[in-house]
Amino acid sequence: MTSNSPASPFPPIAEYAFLSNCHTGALVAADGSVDWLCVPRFDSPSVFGSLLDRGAGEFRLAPYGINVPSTRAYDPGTNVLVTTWHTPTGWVEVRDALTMGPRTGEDATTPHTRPPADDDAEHLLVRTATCLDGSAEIELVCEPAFDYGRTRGTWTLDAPGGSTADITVGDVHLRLHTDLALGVEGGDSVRGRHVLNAGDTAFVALSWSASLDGPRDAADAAARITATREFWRRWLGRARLPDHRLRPYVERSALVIKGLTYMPTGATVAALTTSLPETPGGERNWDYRYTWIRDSTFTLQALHYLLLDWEADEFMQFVADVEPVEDGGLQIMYGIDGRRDLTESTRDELTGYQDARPVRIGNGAFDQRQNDVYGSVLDSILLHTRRSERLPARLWPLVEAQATCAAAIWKEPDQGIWEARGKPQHYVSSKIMCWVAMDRAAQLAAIRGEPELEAGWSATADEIKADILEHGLDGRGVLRQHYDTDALDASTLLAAHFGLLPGDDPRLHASVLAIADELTENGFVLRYRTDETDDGMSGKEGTFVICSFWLVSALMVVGEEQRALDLMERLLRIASPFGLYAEEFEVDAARHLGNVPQAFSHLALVEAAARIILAERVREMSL
Ligand SMILES: OC[C@H]1O[C@H](O[C@H]2O[C@H](CO)[C@@H](O)[C@H](O)[C@H]2O)[C@H](O)[C@@H](O)[C@@H]1O
Repeated sequence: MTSNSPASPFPPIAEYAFLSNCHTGALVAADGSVDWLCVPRFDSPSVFGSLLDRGAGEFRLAPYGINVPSTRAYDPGTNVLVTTWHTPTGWVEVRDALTMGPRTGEDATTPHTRPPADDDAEHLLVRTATCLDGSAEIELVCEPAFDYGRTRGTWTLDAPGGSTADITVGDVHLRLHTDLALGVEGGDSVRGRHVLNAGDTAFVALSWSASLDGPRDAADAAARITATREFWRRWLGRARLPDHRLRPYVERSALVIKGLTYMPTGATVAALTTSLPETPGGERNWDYRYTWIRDSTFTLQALHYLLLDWEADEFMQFVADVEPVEDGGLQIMYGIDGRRDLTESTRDELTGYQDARPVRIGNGAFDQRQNDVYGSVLDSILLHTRRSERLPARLWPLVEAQATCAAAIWKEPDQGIWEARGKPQHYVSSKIMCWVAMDRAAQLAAIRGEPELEAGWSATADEIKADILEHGLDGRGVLRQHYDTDALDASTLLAAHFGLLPGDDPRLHASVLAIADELTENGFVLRYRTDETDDGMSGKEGTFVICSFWLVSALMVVGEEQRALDLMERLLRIASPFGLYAEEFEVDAARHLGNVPQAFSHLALVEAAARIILAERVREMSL
């Protein structure tokens, strides 16, 4: 699972630990280097970008001359990383956090009676190193490279051998606070070394807030990490987590989903990173630091399952507030601040992760036609309405606009949910989602007391379903990718997810088993076969984690419970050592591929777990 060529200077994707302050996130490699950090937001340019080019900035704190730690794990129930190092002379423990502070008047022991808020984030990356036994020399290297590695700045020290350093490039100002004596090398690199004896703690903190405040001393730094630990545990305490063997996986997924949420707007990024390749060394490299409306449906479902209604409401608010396109429909994706223009460009000066080029910033799919978007929005609104037991009046114009768009376009071809960059097609999953749009719109009309609309929308839903069953099945009665092919596509599993057909329908059963038997590599699911599909790209992909979790859920729906449990077990085993999932898993090399951590993968894990737990509970109750 962590294999990479030993000669590669890039760590395996599964080796990275994820930190978050719900404004931005960081990836920490095993050697103690922060290889990815964009400030102040998820979608800002990176200041540490070694993830995509070994020369694009790093921030390392570790025992001098040692690259392999003894243990690495999250402090349980948190996004705080704890790494222990066994050196020839002693043990060192390093703690890393993007700190979240209690508000004024609160301390770490205050019960979490309020939802988290924007000002919880301190805009600080705090790292402490404590010598547990013996002694050890630790080393700090902080070498930012601004604008995705394009620009280097010059550090200034408060005094020779001082412990505060500043660097400014454009409108990004970083300040390093530490109790180590610092030196500057080559202008752009701050370094420090120090011998710690048993019981000593040193700290280093990087700040980018307007005030540039940081910890006063090591005790303050440690206290901020402790407060962050309590923040996450109190936050998790608000979620409904099942007393079940799957709980640890659901818990980690909840922490990832929350960690990928931009707190000021409630929008969730699809993943922390850009351009981690889906094909090793290939061109399938995308920027995921944006919010897809489709992903929002799954996010809402997971959040409501976890009883995180506050977060779900925030997200619904974001969706309700984004600017529609000209026909009243929504773009398929937006910036985390709601911006519409996500024009794609490439950074050709970067090597890319393991030479996978180009590195893309922005996402050219933003103005694609993807006909599933209406169903995603309307399913979310129905879910939200059921949970909150009311249909807010301000959402009704959105319902009408989405239903009108879906009714007008469902017969048109589109790019499909995989955002193929080839010729538009009549994708079956897009038709399924148009059916979802009209079915959910009809249910919402019923709730609002609009019988005429209900009847009209319901009739369109029936028409779409009939069309799918007439044109979307192959000769065996199996759902196919689009109307002009017999190729399989895992997105048709959405027929089970959204209830197009009931679990005992032979066509659904055959479709789910066809994917399980014919669209898998060693049991893990491909979204489609790239040699059978014109997606406008070259190179073979790995198996898709979301599709494999969708298959678990679909197998549960069609009553193939043992197969579902076996696949779930295998999927849990391929998680990274931190319980994280990237977008894909390459079976032959047993490695993670694509952007990480990927919200889609974790959302689907929560759904699959929920279905398994529900089935067990129902069985227990009927005994
Ligand atoms: O494979 C082609 C497309 O891949 C990306 O899209 C994928 O990620 C999205 C975010 O999770 C998801 O909503 C979509 O269904 C996936 O196919 C990429 O962002 C696209 O630009 C690209 O065409």
